[in-house]
Amino acid sequence: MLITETMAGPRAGHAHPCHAAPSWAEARRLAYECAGPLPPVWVPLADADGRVLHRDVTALQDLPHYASSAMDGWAVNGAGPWLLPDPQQPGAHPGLATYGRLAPNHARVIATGGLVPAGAQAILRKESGEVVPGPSGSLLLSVGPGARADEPRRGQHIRPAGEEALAGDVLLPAGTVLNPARIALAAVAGHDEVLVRARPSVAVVLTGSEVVTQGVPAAGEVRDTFGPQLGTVLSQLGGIAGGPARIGDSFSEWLSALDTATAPDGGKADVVITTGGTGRSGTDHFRAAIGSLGGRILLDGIAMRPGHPAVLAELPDGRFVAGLPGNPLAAMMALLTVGAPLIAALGGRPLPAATDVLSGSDMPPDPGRTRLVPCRILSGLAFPVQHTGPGMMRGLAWAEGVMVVPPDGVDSGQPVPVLPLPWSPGVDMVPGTNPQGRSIP
Ligand SMILES: Nc1nc2c(c(=O)[nH]1)N[C@H]1C(S)=C(S)[C@@H](COP(=O)(O)OP(=O)(O)OC[C@H]3O[C@@H](n4cnc5c(N)ncnc54)[C@H](O)[C@@H]3O)O[C@H]1N2
Ligand code: MOO
Repeated sequence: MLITETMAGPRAGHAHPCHAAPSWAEARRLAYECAGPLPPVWVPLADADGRVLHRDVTALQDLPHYASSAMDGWAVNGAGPWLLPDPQQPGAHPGLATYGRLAPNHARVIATGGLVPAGAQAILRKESGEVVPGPSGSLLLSVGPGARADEPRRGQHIRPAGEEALAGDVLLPAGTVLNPARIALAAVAGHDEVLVRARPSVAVVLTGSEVVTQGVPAAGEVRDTFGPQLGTVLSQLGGIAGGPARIGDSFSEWLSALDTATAPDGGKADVVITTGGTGRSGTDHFRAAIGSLGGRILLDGIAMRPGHPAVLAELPDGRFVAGLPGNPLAAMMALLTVGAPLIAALGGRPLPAATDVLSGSDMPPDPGRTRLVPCRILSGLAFPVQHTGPGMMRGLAWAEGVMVVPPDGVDSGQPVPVLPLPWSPGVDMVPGTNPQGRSIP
């Protein structure tokens, strides 16, 4: 922000905390452990994609729940030829379940998916049967010249009840991430709704009177980098975010925005994410506003770069507030460090894991600080990308992950933890699974 004397407001503290900032790993763990899972919620199947099951989905009855035909044709009892009932008689519709037992040496028309009558031993396909007039005006079915030699075998083209699952079988265990096929399976199993882990609701407050939302910014202005994408990232992290509130740099705006920040549905937000104002100048109001609202600072700075001024607080009404620095890359790295674990904890999910990948470059030491460096994975090695200054987005735009470089640095060829990016979880960083050896075998 551009600082003027008149913009200065109340300050929570003038000095830096006297204790050393927690390490990157400690900060991540704290952000994960400060919150417990929100109560699970029931959602209709149509809204369940991507949700995580809180409770097993079991088969409410056998699947399939009745023996059915896999072909259009006739259900037959005995070796044939078979007597067919008059198709005009009531109950002769092939799909209806109103049949009685099929008598020996009788056949009955059946459609794919139709209920196989008791007594039927096989289904003779339509193209394999021949119907001719029988005695006394009846119809007679026999195996036709086009049939295969073994038709109809016992049990042929009958899908037995319980073939796919028995009632009570666990089809989708708790913890499963739902996808379209799994939702379809829950429907097949008789469910209308599923009990899933809650997605925390996130309110976003973007600060800075120099921030403009359209077009090419003039000198002294910056184009907003958060509004167009932060909501998407929060959703990729497992939250539900609404459109951002935007405020300038005055203390009263901060106070009011934090006080009134609500969930996208207007209810109480579980998390408030702010950008900017985490520094210690007279225009940086995060800590002072939290203090005025009676909140508690849980984490005040992290021994990491970029993103070291990140703050995490809790308000008296239970809302967590994550203060991301204003510098765009610093904010995204702070979001991965503090926001991602917090949202995971509230959503009842594990702490997002980093995977060890061999470093393709010497990464020099930076005593006392972990560096988060956007990287690409080439031939199984992690290489830092260029353009990763705290205010830059160019490097992150082409990155596949983020190297977590410890304070002692990493030599080329040594393992370094790499965090996946929320928008590229498909990048294969699982050891041993990539034929090109992208990660450590
Ligand atoms: N004396 C010191 N100054 C600074 C320090 C320090 O330790 N001592 N740390 C620097 C670091 S590192 C960071 S990170 C920033 C933290 O700044 P704030 O969180 O207070 O953020 P602002 O001052 O409001 O803004 C910083 C920077 O980010 C730009 N910004 C803000 N919002 C947006 C947005 N929506 N889109 C794009 N860019 C945005 C803003 O214009 C500033 O350029 O403090 C350093 N200073
Ligand atoms: O840490 Mo600042 O977070 O380097 O931009």
